[in-house]
Amino acid sequence: MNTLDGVMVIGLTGQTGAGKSTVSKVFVQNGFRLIDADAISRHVVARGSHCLADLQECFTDRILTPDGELDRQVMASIAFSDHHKLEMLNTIMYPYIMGEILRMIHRFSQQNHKLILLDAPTLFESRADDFCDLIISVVAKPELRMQRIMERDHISMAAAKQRMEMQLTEEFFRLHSDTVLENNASFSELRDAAQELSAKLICYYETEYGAFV
Ligand SMILES: CC(C)(COP(=O)(O)OP(=O)(O)OC[C@H]1O[C@@H](n2cnc3c(N)ncnc32)[C@H](O)[C@@H]1O)[C@@H](O)C(=O)NCCC(=O)NCCS
Ligand SMILES: Nc1ncnc2c1ncn2[C@@H]1O[C@H](COP(=O)(O)OP(=O)(O)OP(=O)(O)O)[C@@H](O)[C@H]1O
Repeated sequence: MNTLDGVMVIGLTGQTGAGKSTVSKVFVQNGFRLIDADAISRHVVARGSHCLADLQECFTDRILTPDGELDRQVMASIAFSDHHKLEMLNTIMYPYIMGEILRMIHRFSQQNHKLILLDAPTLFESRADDFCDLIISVVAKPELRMQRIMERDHISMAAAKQRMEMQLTEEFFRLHSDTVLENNASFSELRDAAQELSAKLICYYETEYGAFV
């Protein structure tokens, strides 16, 4: 159990395009509070932020749009084409992202919300797994994930491949997770599996610790 009184943090992770968002929606419908690391990673680089200034210092003005926003396409093309550059990006951003995740866990805890889902594609790289009581990975075949992210993000096959190659392997996710959800078939199968898992976790929580808000 998390060191915060009675709070259970469930980590949700997996490679790009695996289907974490679908799973997180089901958990939220069932009463979990959501911490979305992708959303936080957008928030911490808002125009004028310290994090964006740090990125600018490291990667120069080419990562900024004329309006002073982070040019995500340029940043992606730099970071996902070179392991060293990605490492630099992560080193700059993770402390900001982790700070916000911890703040949200505390805030939810103070509001008496006991069940928290932390959706973070880079859960292990950022060491956010340290905050988790249990880790769920969503996995799917690479060809399906590639197709899905090309359609979702309107990116080329080359860009999709590049991003996929920069991530931990499926085997790593399987080895380091408590539970794995497979997403090689329909949405409804994934939703059913997520529904069953979230019900089990709620049941476990209520048996061990009483009602959650
Ligand atoms: C490089 C950036 C600007 C590209 O932005 P873009 O809008 O194209 O992608 P978006 O942020 O929506 O991410 C889409 C997916 O890419 C993958 N991804 C993103 N960052 C990383 C990373 N550092 N390492 C591996 N995969 C990553 C994830 O699967 C993520 O869900 C952005 O991803 C970023 O700031 N990444 C660093 C922060 C990070 O690690 N975020 C993940 C949550 S902690
Ligand atoms: N079983 C499925 N059948 C068809 N499309 C799917 C299925 N599961 C997910 N998708 C679609 O694939 C895309 C990727 O799914 P999702 O956004 O949930 O992935 P993710 O794990 O959150 O990835 P990322 O780490 O890149 O954010 C989405 O557009 C989603 O609607």
